[in-house]
Amino acid sequence: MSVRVVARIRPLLEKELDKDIIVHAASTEDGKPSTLVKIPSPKNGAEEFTFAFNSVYDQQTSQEELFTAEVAPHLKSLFQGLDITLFAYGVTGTGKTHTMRGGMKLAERGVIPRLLSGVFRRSKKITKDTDGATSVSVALSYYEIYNDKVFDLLEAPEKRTPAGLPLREANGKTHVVGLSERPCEDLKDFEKLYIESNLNRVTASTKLNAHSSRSHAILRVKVTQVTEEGVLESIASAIDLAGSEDNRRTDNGKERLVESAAINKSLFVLSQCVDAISRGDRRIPFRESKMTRILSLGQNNGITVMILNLAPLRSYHLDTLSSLNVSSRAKRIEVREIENEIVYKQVPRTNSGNVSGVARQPLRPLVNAHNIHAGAVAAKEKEKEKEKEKPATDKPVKLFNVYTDRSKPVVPAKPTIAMTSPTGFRPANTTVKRAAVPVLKRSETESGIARPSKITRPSYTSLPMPSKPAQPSVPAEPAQPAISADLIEAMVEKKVAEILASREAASRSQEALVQPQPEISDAVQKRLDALERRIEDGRHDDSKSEGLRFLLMARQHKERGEDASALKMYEMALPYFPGQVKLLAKMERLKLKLAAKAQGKDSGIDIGHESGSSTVSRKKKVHRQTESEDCDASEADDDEEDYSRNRKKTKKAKALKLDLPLDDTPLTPHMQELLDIINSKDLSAIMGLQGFGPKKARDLVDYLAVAREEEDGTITSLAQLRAIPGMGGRAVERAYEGLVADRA
Ligand SMILES: Nc1ncnc2c1ncn2[C@@H]1O[C@H](COP(=O)(O)OP(=O)(O)OP(=O)(O)O)[C@@H](O)[C@H]1O
Repeated sequence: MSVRVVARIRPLLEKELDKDIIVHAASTEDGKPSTLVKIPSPKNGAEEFTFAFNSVYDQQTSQEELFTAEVAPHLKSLFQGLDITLFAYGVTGTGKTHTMRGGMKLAERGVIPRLLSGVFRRSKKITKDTDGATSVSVALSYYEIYNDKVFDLLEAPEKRTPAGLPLREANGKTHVVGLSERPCEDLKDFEKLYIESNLNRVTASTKLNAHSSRSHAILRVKVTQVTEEGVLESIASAIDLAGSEDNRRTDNGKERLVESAAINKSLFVLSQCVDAISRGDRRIPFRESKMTRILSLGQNNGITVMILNLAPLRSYHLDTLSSLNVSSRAKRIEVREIENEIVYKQVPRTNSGNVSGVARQPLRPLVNAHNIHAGAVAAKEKEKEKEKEKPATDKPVKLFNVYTDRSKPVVPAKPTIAMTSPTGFRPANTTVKRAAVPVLKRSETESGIARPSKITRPSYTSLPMPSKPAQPSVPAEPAQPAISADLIEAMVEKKVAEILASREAASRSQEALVQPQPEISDAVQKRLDALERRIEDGRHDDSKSEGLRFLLMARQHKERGEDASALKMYEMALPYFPGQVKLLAKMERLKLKLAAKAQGKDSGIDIGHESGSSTVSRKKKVHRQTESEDCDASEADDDEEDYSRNRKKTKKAKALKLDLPLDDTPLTPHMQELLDIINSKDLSAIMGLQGFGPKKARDLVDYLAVAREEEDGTITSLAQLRAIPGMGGRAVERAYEGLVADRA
């Protein structure tokens, strides 16, 4: 199914009543609903352009009419397991926020509050219709992309780190690492949360809109349905994009101009993505902005509705034409209508029954348990506590989080048991393509061999809790599905205390800090980056990846400045990497930092590797150290795919090991090819070179554009290439070796 694109023309605002209207809704035939937008040519007023959409809503269209026609029909699909993406697109001041959020009065409520109202109403109905056999829970995440950085809107702005939250690709989706998620019991709960978090969003007054959104805001509504048989999760995303603006018309000051440049750039990338997809290009520039990476138009599954907001005024003429052009091409984008899979609950499994010997991981509580409103979930917790007291045989112990909506080869469709079950989620629907091979998946899972990592993959929302952190090789015991936030805290405290006690001697030992153990240390950071992908591929060693999860969590906490929790996570990772020097050093630094904090000092502490150095030099040293750590953390944002690809090439090239002559004239065909790739300034091509990650590639392209502007950014020899900052050392040789190895 293609992206559904509808246009909405806003009415004139009070101050615009005397202005000229040039945008009109029209229909193909009298009496039929409008599907056309008509606008005069800017060059010749007598000539008219017509753009066709799935629907067009004129100035009189109410909020309710729009919701009823465009969003309400998809609620059913959401509960059938399809993800839904709704986004408002248009020039600044055309009514995107009005459409998505709307006003406070009931009639003025926009798509988002109505969507939530519909979700809660449907949840209640399902629970009622199934006599409580199906329970539905709703959880929200809300974040903004401001100046191409991602910030959690559910967290107070003071908690923001300047770099924002990193993104990571896993399972064909882009995830925001460290994003919080809050359970939402009812509409009141939602409204409170939504109103509060909208105050965290960056808006400002511009000449074109008194309350202009300076960021793209993304609300993610996760609907989880639980029955006796399994769990079905689906997500509705509602996106209020910031509006493009012509800065010749805005009189924006410096700060607004910077924002505007970021907004316009991301929207420009979006339009390039739309163009590339509609042209059928192989390379879609999704990765050139965070917004397009997250939106992943045409790569996402489910249902996508794009609402094009238009102002009818002549003053918006060129901007309106440009957004009409982009949107009408977006209609051609195909979205795979694939349901998320049901996550089956399993029959309780004993260790002896686990023939494959693969250690199952326990169900984990939410990572953001600290974010959960105690009041809102107290009742639920009580209920869960009661359930825990039931005999183990009453309830399957584990849920297998194996849902995926990745496109897969569709085998001759055979509905799964649960899909046709009376308490199940959805009868077979012939119009919807099934996610592939559910039957096979089930049998794989039952064999205990298939992709165990997916079961408890953190998805950035789950707190890893090893049942036996001190003995990582022992298969984890089945976890109880309900653990209260207090209980988690208590367990964490207990385990940390245990681990701290057992590790005290080692962590204090300076010897341990200086004795190199290279076989693990350098791999940890990169493995951390690669973890998500490898978990999906099922290539990891269970106990190690468990430890890596803790490291990942630790780093997320550390990035947020939550040193105490970061230390806890490192402590929990330690049993998986016994004696790991780098890890021990990190823990030691954190401990010292925390101790200094507790004594009211600042964080300028030496970790004490070297004795006898002056305080000043020690502080400098620590500063450098912190910088290098920050650098590590920022690299987490790099695409793991690039990493693994480069790593593969490194292996290949190592075997090859070529001596690239310093004097590179005349150029060999391979040398020329290398320069051609560099000179193409095509990020994806450059990233294909060995040793070139996204950052390095981008830096190179930027350098060529600026520093070698006069030569048209062209490099003609390897010597010139070597002279570019960042290309020294072995960089050029490695790229060359990789290229030769590839062509060999
Ligand atoms: N359908 C509508 N009915 C009544 N008023 C509307 C409608 N659409 C927009 N408005 C009004 O137009 C003004 C601009 O709308 P809004 O702030 O939603 O624009 P926007 O596209 O989100 O702008 P920006 O991109 O700058 O955030 C607001 O005062 C809003 O109330």
